[in-house]
Order: sequence, then structure tokens, then C-alpha cells
Amino acid sequence: MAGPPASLSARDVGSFAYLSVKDRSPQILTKAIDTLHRHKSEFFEKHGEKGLEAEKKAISLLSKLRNELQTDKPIVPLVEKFVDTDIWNQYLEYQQSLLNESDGKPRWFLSPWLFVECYMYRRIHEAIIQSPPIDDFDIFKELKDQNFFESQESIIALCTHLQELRKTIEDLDENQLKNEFFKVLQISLWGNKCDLSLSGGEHISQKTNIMNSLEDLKPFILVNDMDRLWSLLSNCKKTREKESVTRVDIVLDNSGFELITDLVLADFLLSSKLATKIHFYGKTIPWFVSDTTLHDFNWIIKQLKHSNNKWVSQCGVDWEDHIKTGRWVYLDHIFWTLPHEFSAMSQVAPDLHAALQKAHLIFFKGDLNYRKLTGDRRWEFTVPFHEALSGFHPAPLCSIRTLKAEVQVGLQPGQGEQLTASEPNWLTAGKYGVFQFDGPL
Ligand SMILES: O=P(O)(O)OC[C@H]1O[C@](O)(CO)[C@@H](O)[C@@H]1O
Ligand SMILES: [Mn+2]
Repeated sequence: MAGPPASLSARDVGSFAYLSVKDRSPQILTKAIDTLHRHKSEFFEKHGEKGLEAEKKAISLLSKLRNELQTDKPIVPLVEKFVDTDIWNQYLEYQQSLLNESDGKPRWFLSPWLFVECYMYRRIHEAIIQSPPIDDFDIFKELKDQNFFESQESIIALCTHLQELRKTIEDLDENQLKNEFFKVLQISLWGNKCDLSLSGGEHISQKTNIMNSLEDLKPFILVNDMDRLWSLLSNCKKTREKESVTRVDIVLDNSGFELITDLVLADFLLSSKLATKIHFYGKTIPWFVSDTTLHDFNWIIKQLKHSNNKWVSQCGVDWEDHIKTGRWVYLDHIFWTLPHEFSAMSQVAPDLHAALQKAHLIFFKGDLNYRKLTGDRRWEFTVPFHEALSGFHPAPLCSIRTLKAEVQVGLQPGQGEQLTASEPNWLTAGKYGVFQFDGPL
């Protein structure tokens, strides 16, 4: 049997992977360096001379990293001891083992894009932890926070919608509840347009009320398995015994506006009783610019709670309560910031895999999760999603993702070709989206 197709890689000159490594990644590193510069006086105030030295050290490490990338140097092992250092270095050896003699060592413009891109963010983290006393500095924090502040109008609209809905939710009939479920799902999907790594760290936020755009955006949903999600969860609700649990896990993506849309979805699942418990998974270290860490998660809920808008602050209060009462649980795991595709999870992180198996449904938010679900490979557009998952089926799962990388499976025959002919960048502009489900019918 033929193996899976080749990985996306910057070795394909002109591909999105190539352009990302060539242009976007150095741009992100430059911004990171600039951020350190701008925080110089803050470091000095906090730590005195030691803070200044640390800032210099981190900048020089990041400049070195940018130079390695731009001159296509071999990928070198991580040096600083951290919980995942050995796993990373083993993975590097594995990548080395895949190469022919003539290719030499894994390199930025040769190796799989998923690997080198994850590696870049892991090296950024290494530069910071090698620079105490500023070793807990989140270099992307201000960008994430800015995205949140700039999306205020849309956040107010979402929180108002949710609070109004909660008042009457008990009175809705099946069909009305289904429609509301579909609305919060679509809000969460389009929330994924707002990541900051696609824009190279340039501001991108949700300035307008997303609620008004849902109808207009429907044609851009290329795979729409929302009905299957409804069947699954409404069935759980109907058949659930009194004290038993329906757990939905959400593998989070970006903080800021997207996180709010995910929390709205999670709140709706509880209020509608489609679920009784939510597990959120975030990142342990700053990742792909805008991804959610525990700090971002707590920060955002606190911000909401202290808002002047009564609906927004009500959301903050309710959500804090969900956490206190254990209906919402935030978890992180080092696996989410490793370079492995998800089909390797049962081997690399059996504990996480076993935890996910206990969910009734898992949502995977965003583009990077989709790339890891499908192994970031050059699949034909019509390959079934189930096949592209390459054996990763811990529980029924659904990718909620706007397309920002050249991988898409599960399309109708001819659909991909037609889009390519009419819109050359349909795979990467974040304009199209999918709800792609895998699980028993
Ligand atoms: O936040 P998301 O949706 O995972 O997107 C991450 C982005 O980073 C990339 O990995 C490229 O750098 C793209 O796949 C995507 O544009
Ligand atoms: Mn992201």
C-alpha cells in the first residue's frame, strides 16, 4: 500500500509554505525583537541592570535564529533544559533519519513546514527562558491583548446575544434550539479569521458585529457537518441519565476575539444542556503568536468581568462561576506545542490521548490543529477526512477551521479544482471555512 503523501514544505518554491518560511516567519521574528526593544525600560524598572542584560541576550538569540532561518542553516538541537527538550531533540533525529544521504541535515527550506514552523516558536521560547530574569515574558502578549481591545464592539454584541438567549433558552423548541446552536458554531468558526500569525503579527481584529454577517458568510462554508454535531449532542441530551455527564472538549486556538467566540459556544452548550461539562485545552508556552495560554484565558475572563457593559460583565461572572464549579476545566499539555501530527498522539502522549477518549465530542479549533489532524500533507482534495486522520480517532471529533494553509480534504469531486480556477488563494486567505466531522454515523 502506498504511504501517505509528502509533507508540505518550503522546498516547494512558490508554495504557501515556501512564502511563509521566506517572508512571514522572519517578519514575526523581527516583530518579536522589536517588542523586546520596546520593553527595555520596563525590564530595567523591574530588574535593574540584570533586566537590560537579559533583554540584550534574548535579542541576540532571536537575531541568531532569524539569521539561521534566512540562510537555511541546519536545524540544531535545543540546548536549554525544559520539560519537552528531549522529545524535541528526538524528533529532530527522527527528521534526520527520514533524509537521504545527499540531503544532509534537516533545514528550514527542506524539512516539513509543520516541523520547522513549530520549531521556530519553540526556539523563540528557548531564547526567552535562556534570558532570566525576563524568562517569563510573553513576547506576543500585547498583540493578543490588543486584538481583544480592538474587538470590543463585536464582543459586546456576542455577550448581549448570549445573555438574551439564556433568558429564553428553556422555552425554545427543538428547531429553534438547533438554529441557535448553528449560530454559535458559525460565530466560533468565523472567530478563527482573527489569528495573528497569518498577518505576520499585523493587527487584525473583529471590528464589526459578526452576528450580522452569518447569513452572508454561509456560502463560504465548504464542508458543513453541523447537522451531525446536532444529532450527536441532542441524542446525548435525550438519552442522558440524571447524574451522568456529556463532556465536550475544545482544543482552543487563538486568544482575543476567537477565544470569546469559543467561550460563547461553550456557555451555550451548558445553557442548552447539550453538554454538562467542557474541557478546554490551551498552550503551555506562547505559540503561533496568538494562541491561548492559561494566562490569556484567565486574563480575558477577568477583563470581561470588569467591563462597563452589563452583559459583558455578566459573561465574565458566569464564566468564572463555571470554572469555580468545575463545569469548565482548563487543561494544558506539552503535546500541543510539539511538532508531531495528531496521529502520533497515542504514542507520544498516551495520557492525553486517553483523556480525549473520555469526551463525547472534541472540537479542534483553527488552522494549525487542522494541519496536525491531517499531518499537513499534500492530500488530494477528495480524500475522506477519516483517511487523512491516519488512525487518530480518540472520540467523535470536528475541526472548526478557516483555511489558511494548502491542505484540505473531504471535498466533493471537482470542488477544489473549481475554487483554484476562480480564486487562486482560496486555501490560504482565511475566507473559507469548514465544520468537518469524523465519528460514527
Ligand atoms: O491560528 P490558526 O488558525 O491555527 O492559524 C495559524 C496560522 O499559522 C499558519 O500555521 C501559518 O503560519 C497557518 O496555517 C495559519 O495561517
Ligand atoms: Mn493560532
